[in-house]
Amino acid sequence: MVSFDNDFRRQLRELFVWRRDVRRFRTEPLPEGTLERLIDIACLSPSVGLSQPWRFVIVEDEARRRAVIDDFKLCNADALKAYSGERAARYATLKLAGLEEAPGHLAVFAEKACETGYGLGRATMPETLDYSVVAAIVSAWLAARADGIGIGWVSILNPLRVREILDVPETWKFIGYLCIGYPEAELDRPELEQADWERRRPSKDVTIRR
Ligand SMILES: Cc1cc2c(cc1C)N(C[C@H](O)[C@H](O)[C@H](O)COP(=O)(O)O)c1[nH]c(=O)[nH]c(=O)c1N2
Repeated sequence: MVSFDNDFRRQLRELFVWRRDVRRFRTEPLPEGTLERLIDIACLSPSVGLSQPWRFVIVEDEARRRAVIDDFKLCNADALKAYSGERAARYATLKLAGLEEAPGHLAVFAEKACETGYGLGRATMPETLDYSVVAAIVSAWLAARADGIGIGWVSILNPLRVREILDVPETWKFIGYLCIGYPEAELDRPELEQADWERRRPSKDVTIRR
């Protein structure tokens, strides 16, 4: 039987506190096998019916990486147009991806046609396949942080375009694009909070009783 002591629990809480969405990376390469190790951990995550619908693409090809960066720029410029006035000015100052600097690019998909798990748990909620993939991403996110490695989730992308750039099957739904590398700085607060965009809400504000 495995057990965890108080010291471990305290450190685990610190891991949650210090996990950050990272957009500012040092360009130094990651040790060989880092992405594969993070994917291994992601594959230990819970999934509906043990369907394991996660699919990973380690994006190494320079032309494909460049195409993703171009798509981000396009989508981010569109996103800016949805704001006006002071919010728009503030949005324009935000750094919302570290695609240029991060040595690791990992695209994560959900296999919507997966037969693993024989449909258990998802008859009324097919979106649980997507949720399972998100759970896998969060596992990798925390595991990376424990090794001093940062992950930045980029969703300011056109999902169909990402599928096209990476030439993956049509049944693969795009879930997230992860920039992975050593962070420039360790932060105990979200960057969006430091930039005065939004603040973290206390749990009592998002909990009700019935
Ligand atoms: C599904 C999803 C999608 C995105 C994000 C997160 C998640 C869960 N986040 C990161 C997000 O801004 C960040 O998690 C919050 O600001 C809280 O900060 P910490 O993660 O605690 O550092 C994010 N950040 C960013 O700069 N560009 C992006 O495109 C996205 N997209």
